[in-house]
Amino acid sequence: MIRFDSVTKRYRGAPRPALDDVTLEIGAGEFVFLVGASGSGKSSLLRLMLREEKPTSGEIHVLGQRLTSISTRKVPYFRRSLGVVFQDFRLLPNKTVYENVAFTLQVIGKSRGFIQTTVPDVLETVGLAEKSSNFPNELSGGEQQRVAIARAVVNKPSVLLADEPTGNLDPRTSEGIMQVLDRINQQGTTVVMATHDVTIVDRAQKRVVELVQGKIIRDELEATYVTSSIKLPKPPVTESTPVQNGSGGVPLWARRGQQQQQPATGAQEVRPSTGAVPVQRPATGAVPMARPATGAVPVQRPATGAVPVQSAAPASAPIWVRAETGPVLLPGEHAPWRAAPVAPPVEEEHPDGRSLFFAAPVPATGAVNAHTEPGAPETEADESDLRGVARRREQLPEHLDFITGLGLRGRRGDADDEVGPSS
Ligand SMILES: Nc1ncnc2c1ncn2[C@@H]1O[C@H](COP(=O)(O)OP(=O)(O)OP(=O)(O)O)[C@@H](O)[C@H]1O
Repeated sequence: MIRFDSVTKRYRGAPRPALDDVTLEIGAGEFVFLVGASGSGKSSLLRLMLREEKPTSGEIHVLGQRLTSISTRKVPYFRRSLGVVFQDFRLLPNKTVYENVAFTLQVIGKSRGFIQTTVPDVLETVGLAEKSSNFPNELSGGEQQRVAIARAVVNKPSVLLADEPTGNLDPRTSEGIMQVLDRINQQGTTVVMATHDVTIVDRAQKRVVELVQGKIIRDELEATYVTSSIKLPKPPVTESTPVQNGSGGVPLWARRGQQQQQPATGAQEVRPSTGAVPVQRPATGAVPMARPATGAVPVQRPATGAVPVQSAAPASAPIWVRAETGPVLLPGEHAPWRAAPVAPPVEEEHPDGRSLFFAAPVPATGAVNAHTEPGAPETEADESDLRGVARRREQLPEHLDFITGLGLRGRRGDADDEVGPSS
């Protein structure tokens, strides 16, 4: 659903890259925290996912779109499958809660009937049904953020990107926001959330991707803000390594979209008769995850229930297994690890099925439902309608680019135009 391949982002004039050779994959329906010190590159990562920025090198695929080659004209439609939430809410002060949320749908041309059905539903989801007639200044910070979340998800995006959504909120309110995001995630939306909020991350026990100076130094499932894994010696590759099996040296059980770890010393590979995936863990059950000293290495628990786990030898020299491309992580190798459990990789030419389900697919042509008059029929529009949308979007606040998916800052005409701030 989201894939970064060796992505480097270097801003003009910056002494070091904001992102440095980042390889990352996020599957459909995942909830991922991006953590790291200020300036470590979290927002840059989100901006690249939004195609607000282009990478200096590397490839980015989001929802089946190759973002390095998507034309500027298509960016707004691509963004319709994404929802974005910011730390500072960015509500329209002269519109009610209902109107703030409905506005997104009006701008992209949804019919009045559709809006009247959808907006109350989403306000219910975020627990604001009772406040639909209130203006933003009549709401608490947490309530305002929930309006912003409602606005971001009202178009049923496949992916919700949240940049420190609890940054301005007290711990209790933050917890409420987290519950809302969790609910949205459980409804199928992939959530990627940049945060400094240790409590939120520790409580949630979800996947954590940690950045340090633009590099991913940790990628763990069911993790905490600070890693709980013990640092282990670099994995040795020995002849007794029990993972070479079958064609290409990749064992069957290592190709199932899961990552497992196996102690090398004294460990025995266990293959249940059911054909289920064998996996072993260190004897210290309290420490489920660990990583070698180098590289961006997510160490993940096997999918619940799918894998028999066997206590084994001490965690002295584990073997690290990549699900997609090979069995053993060599010291210093920057491996394209795969998140588990995830859907099959998205092929560029086959848009992700989930996006089709949760949101309108990115149109292959310039067609767009551009009618914004209340009650107007939902029809495909032609290029002149598109120009109408372009005119209207120029009258909107800039940040609505990412809320409405209209690509406010996208210039028309040249397919190679940069979108967003120059880099
Ligand atoms: N438009 C820009 N031009 C130049 N440098 C930039 C730009 N945006 C970000 N940077 C630099 O890139 C690095 C990463 O910044 P980024 O905003 O991605 O970090 P962050 O982890 O989101 O930080 P924070 O937690 O403070 O929001 C920083 O050194 C920052 O100064």
